[in-house]
Amino acid sequence: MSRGHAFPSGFIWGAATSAYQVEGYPLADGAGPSIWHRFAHTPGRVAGGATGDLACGHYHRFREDVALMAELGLSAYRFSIAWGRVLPDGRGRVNRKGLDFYLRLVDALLEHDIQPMVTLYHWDLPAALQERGGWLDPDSAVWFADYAQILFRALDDRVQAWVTINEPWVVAVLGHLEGVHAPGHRDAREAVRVMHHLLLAHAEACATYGALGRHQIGIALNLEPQHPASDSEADRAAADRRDAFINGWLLDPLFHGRYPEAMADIFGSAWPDFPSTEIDRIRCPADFLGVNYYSRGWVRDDPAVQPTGAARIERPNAPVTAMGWEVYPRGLTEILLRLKTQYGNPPVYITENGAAFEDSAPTAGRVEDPRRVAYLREHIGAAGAAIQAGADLRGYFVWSLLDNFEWAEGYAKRFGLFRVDPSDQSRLPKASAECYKDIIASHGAGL
Ligand SMILES: N=[N+]=NCCCCNC(=O)[C@@H]1[C@H]2[C@H](O)[C@@H](O)[C@H](O)[C@@H](CO)[C@@H]12
Repeated sequence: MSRGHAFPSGFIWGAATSAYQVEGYPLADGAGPSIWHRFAHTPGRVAGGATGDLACGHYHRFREDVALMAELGLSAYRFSIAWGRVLPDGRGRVNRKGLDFYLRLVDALLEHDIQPMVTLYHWDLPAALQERGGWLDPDSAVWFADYAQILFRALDDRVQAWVTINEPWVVAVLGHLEGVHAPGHRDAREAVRVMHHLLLAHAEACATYGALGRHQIGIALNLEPQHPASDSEADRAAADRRDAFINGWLLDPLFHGRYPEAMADIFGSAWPDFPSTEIDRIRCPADFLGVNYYSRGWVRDDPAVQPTGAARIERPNAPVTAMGWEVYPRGLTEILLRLKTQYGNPPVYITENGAAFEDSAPTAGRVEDPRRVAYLREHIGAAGAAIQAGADLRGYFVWSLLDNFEWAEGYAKRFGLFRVDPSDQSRLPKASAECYKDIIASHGAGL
């Protein structure tokens, strides 16, 4: 654990959300439907039949939420733009009312001295583009770069940091291999090509930004150390395969201009011989890396688990969150120092870190959430330890500001610093909000 003031002056303290998870009213003011609107409205896809139709009502309550952020003392707020609000058909005609919502949100943030960090894509592809093949279509990189350019031109005078794509791994694997996220496909050949096209889309957006942008651009990856459940050669090899599958599949093309050799072993005939010119393009000069950290993998060899032959299992007696993910703060330090030693110590923001727990019912206008308080303190301390060991960490964003739509889990899993009452979308601070406010005020001293 770090001690004292590990956090440099200028360190960014933020919180994060995404459009489909918090905004609600996904079709308001001329917006076009996304694949998540379609997926959530497909019976059986989301727990309890939940949808993002209301979510947290942030689309109408954003000024109230910006005031909550200012009360916490946030220096930044990470949010995503719903592509379909700006381009209802995904391409072509701009929906001015959709764009205006984000202009108003950014201006409200700046009025409170809160820096916007804007994610261009957080999983809600316009349904019209899915009908053209979605991320499987090689033109998807161009669709994305054209969309990004519209936002760069409209907002780059006020937005200091852009994230191109949030967690390409989840889009490719949960959306196209395991089928538990939109668009619900289960095809290894698709998944590997979707990942490649997402990385090409990131590169095209970075190239577009390089020609006209004045600030920073990066990508946000879910990174997770993989540890063998025993010291057997089989479990060690399984952890290595899962490490390539979760971490190397992204980090190696982005920073080393090559895919891990293990990918061809993992995917076999589904893995194509990607053109080297395209992989060279993926190794683009982004300004920072966003790291979404939640847990580590505890891995056992298991040939029945496709495609890696590696099972992520629960470690006996380990503390876990409501998502079943092990609470393992040291994994954050490990990931940050691995980026230092193996990937050139790039500027890093922790673009997401947080936990869902079964919060107690509100009492006297507040929710007591001691486990989330402990989780945040331990993980911010782990981030401080990485800084003291030389990691170039620039900021930390809690996932999430608000309890929100947790994808296929619906609203049952609550990650917020503020509880959102499902009956009226009212916000209520949790003890973790007060804790984070104190951490920000003391600049992380003592963690
Ligand atoms: N095998 N395996 N590993 C699981 C890897 C999936 C990790 N999930 C995430 O990182 C998502 C990220 C997302 O940005 C946000 O929109 C989600 O609300 C949070 C909470 O779920 C996290």
